[in-house]
Order: sequence, then structure tokens, then C-alpha cells
Amino acid sequence: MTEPATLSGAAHDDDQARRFRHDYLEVRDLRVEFDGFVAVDGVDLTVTQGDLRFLIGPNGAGKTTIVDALTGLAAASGSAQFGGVELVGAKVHRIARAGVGRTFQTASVFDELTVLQNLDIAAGSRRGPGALLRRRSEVPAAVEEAMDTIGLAGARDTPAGVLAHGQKQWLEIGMLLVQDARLLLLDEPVAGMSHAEREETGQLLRRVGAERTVVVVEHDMEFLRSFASSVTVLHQGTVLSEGSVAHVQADPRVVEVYLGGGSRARGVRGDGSQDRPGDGPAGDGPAEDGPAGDAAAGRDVRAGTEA
Ligand SMILES: Nc1ncnc2c1ncn2[C@@H]1O[C@H](COP(=O)(O)OP(=O)(O)OP(=O)(O)O)[C@@H](O)[C@H]1O
Repeated sequence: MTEPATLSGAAHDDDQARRFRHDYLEVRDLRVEFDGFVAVDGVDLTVTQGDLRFLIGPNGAGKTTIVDALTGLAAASGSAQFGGVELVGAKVHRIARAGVGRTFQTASVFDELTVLQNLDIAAGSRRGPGALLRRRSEVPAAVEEAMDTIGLAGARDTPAGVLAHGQKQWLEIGMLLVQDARLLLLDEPVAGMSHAEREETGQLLRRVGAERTVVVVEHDMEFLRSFASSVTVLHQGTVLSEGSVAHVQADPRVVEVYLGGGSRARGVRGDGSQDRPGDGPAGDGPAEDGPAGDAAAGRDVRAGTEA
């Protein structure tokens, strides 16, 4: 369908509503291989708008690689469509234009620039040069709205470099909002945050997730229990379990992966054989972030079973 070049108020609102209603992510048989090592092995994933989906799994399960594949940073096969646009094989800028945005574990904001300037530049990436020269009286509505949504309206003139850790992450989410990202892929958004910041972030994701499609890669089980509306558990590049928080917590395969250290071998090769079968949590990654680490740190995947 051909989009009109410009839309007046009511028509624009209708268009927004229509777009958001039909936005969903549909991944089919996604596969990523690095020199014979299969990091993502036939993953199917459907995420609709309003469903705050958490993607969890032990270290090396393939979570970040899936996000990389959806954002053009890892070559993949299979299909991943968002809003009807095929993402697999598309160039990074085309994927961004299709409304797909991501954050990284470390916030990538311009420290020397203020909150407002960071958002204005992000918005300007859609508008072209000159955005930085915009006077404050000309702050676009989308930037004002994003500052409110991320709770940083009061810090608009604060340089991003002096923001608290959590605020930087919120700013980065705000930058995706003003870029009109309608699929947000967030990599460990609450890592390193205080309890209060996690709560704020959870509420923010709920607000954003009501209107957009949000996928959160996360290790923090307490955060997941509080805010996930659905969960996909990955293990060795495949989907191990999927459903509500209660469903995956009760799935014996999930419990085994998170608590049975012996099942963590992750080297699935192209020929289907296992690399170092039987490797425990200390196999080839930091044990504290692995399944045994999660349990030891009191992050048992089962409800109410703090270790
Ligand atoms: N560029 C690459 N080249 C080779 N192997 C890679 C590359 N990127 C990732 N891998 C491997 O692919 C597997 C999946 O990695 P990935 O980072 O997606 O896991 P993850 O689930 O996000 O783990 P974590 O929770 O530790 O971030 C790992 O075994 C990793 O070592």
C-alpha cells in the first residue's frame, strides 16, 4: 500500500494506530553460523505489539546473536519479518527505516551533549542535517513526548555524561522512540541498575510495550518475574520453552538447564554434534552468569525459590 507523503492531524493519528496494530515480529527458522559453529539453530519467534517478551537463556544460548541477526549485524538464513518487511539479508539502514531499533549492554549516548541534544540528534537522523541547531522553542513534539515517557523532562539540559547509569539507559530508549522505532530490541537493559532503577525501567517498558513491540534480553530473573508478559527460553541456539512466566518456570527442561550444570554444553556444530559435551557452567564462559551462577546468586528461575 502506498503511504501518503504527508498526513494531517486526524489522518496521522489513524495512520499511527493502524501501523501499530499491525506491527509484529515473525521469525521463522532463523539460523546463524560462525565458521561452522551454529549459534542460532532454527529459531521461530512471534512477538506482537503489547506483549512484553523476555528472551532468556544461559550464556552463549544465542540471545544477542538473534538480536544481531534481526538488526543486520550477523549474517543469517531463514526469515524475520517486522511490519511486513524482511529483515534477514537487509542492510542496517533499511532495517532501521523499517522501524527496528536496539540498545546495547553499554548505553551509547553522547556524554558531552545534553539529554535534549541527544534526543534531537536521534530525531534528526530521520530529518537530516541541522537538527542540532534547532532552538529550544522548536523542540519537536516527538522529543518532548519521549522526554516525558523516559522521565527525563526535568533533566533536559543535563549533559548525558553526568546522568545516573539508569538514566542513560532510559535516554537510549528515548532515542529509539524519537527515531520512531516500533520494534525495540533491548539487550540487558537493567544490568548494573539499582533496585529503584529496575522498577522505573520495568514501568517504562510497560508504557513503551503497550504501543510498540518490545523484546528484552535479560538475565535478571526477579526483573523478569515482575515485568515479563511472556518468555522465550533459549538453549544452545534453539527455543527450549515459551509461554507465560509461570509456564516456563514450571517447565522441567528450563529448570534442568538453569539448575543442572551438566546440561550447559553449548558448542552445537554444523553437523549437529556437540562441542565439549558435558561441560559444566564453567565450560567457556563466566560461571557467575551461567545457569549455576543464576541459582547461586539467588536468581533461581522458579517462582519464589530464592536460593
Ligand atoms: N562473531 C562471532 N564469532 C564466533 N562465535 C560467536 C560470535 N558471536 C557469538 N558467537 C558465539 O555464539 C554463541 C552465542 O553467543 P551469544 O552472544 O548470542 O549468546 P548469549 O545468549 O547472548 O549469551 P550472553 O548471555 O552471555 O550474552 C556463543 O557460543 C558465542 O561464543
